[in-house]
Amino acid sequence: MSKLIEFNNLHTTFFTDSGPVHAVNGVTFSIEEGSTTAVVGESGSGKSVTALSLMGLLPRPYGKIEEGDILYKGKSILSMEKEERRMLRSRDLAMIFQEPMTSLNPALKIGFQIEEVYRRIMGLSKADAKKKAVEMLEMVEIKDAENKARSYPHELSGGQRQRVMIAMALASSPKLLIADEPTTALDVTIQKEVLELMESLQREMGTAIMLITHDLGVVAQMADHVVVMYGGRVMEKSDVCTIFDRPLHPYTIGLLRARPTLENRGEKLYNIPGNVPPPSEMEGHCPFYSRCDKRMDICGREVPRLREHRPGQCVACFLYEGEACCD
Ligand SMILES: Nc1ncnc2c1ncn2[C@@H]1O[C@H](COP(=O)(O)OP(=O)(O)OP(=O)(O)O)[C@@H](O)[C@H]1O
Repeated sequence: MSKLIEFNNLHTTFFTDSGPVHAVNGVTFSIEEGSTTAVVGESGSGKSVTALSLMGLLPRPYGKIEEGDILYKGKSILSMEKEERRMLRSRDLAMIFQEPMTSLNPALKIGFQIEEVYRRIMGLSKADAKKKAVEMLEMVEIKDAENKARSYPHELSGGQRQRVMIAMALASSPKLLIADEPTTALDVTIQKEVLELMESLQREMGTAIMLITHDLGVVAQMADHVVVMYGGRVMEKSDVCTIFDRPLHPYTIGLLRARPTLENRGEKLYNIPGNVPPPSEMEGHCPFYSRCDKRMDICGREVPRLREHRPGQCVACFLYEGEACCD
């Protein structure tokens, strides 16, 4: 399969009043066409900032890509002409969020909002756009789509709003859908329905998905590849089976131990000790140093590089030094 998106040594910084916040520190991974890559890690790992860097949605002027590159089908997005980049981001890349109202305009009927994508981005006439919008609502399994198209977002349930947001995101037939915690706010049954819907649309349309989540159950259900992030760095990456069967990084192992499973049902869940420190306290050494149960002296002095331990499985940890570099 060919690479759709490549993050190459991406560094993204926020220049705040209290100093620079290095949110993403040299992230390298790729997303293959038509596949699902899950990006996992606790809050503050840099998952969303990586996605916002790709989408050009960093807060201006203080959020900046300082180093590295992001490629789309082998071409540098950051070196594209402004108009080409704008078109790429509005037509070929789409993003959905935990809160659908981030994408939906509360003052406009949902049918009209989807029509706008067909008119503005796809260049369809008003009549065709209207027809397509209803078809898209049917595709995301909104019942009585023609009537529902005339509803305002607040007239829909949370699950329906999520479906409308997905409809709007997929209206331009993007090559990549970034889903940032898309189902976290939904109850379990609706969450399952929305994930299944995303999977079936992916199969139909061949869209790649970058799935940002901290829910390893969702990862097991959806992902082909997994990128584990912590402190703005990639700690481990591989295909999904390997992450669950043979995790290497103490952080990945901790995340897996902390998840509810059939085996540990009824037991007190494991917690990775401590909390995620602020980015300023994770510089100059392994970001996981302060919480790691396998830490060695070197981990507090140097930053480990991402190395290929087994074919396709890379890990940034001094326990596995001596392998070839992945980045
Ligand atoms: N607008 C901002 N200004 C300053 N710092 C920011 C901003 N947005 C994010 N950060 C910082 O960047 C780091 C990475 O944040 P990011 O939102 O990418 O984490 P995340 O892994 O997506 O977490 P979550 O699951 O909570 O969304 C955090 O330390 C965060 O405080």
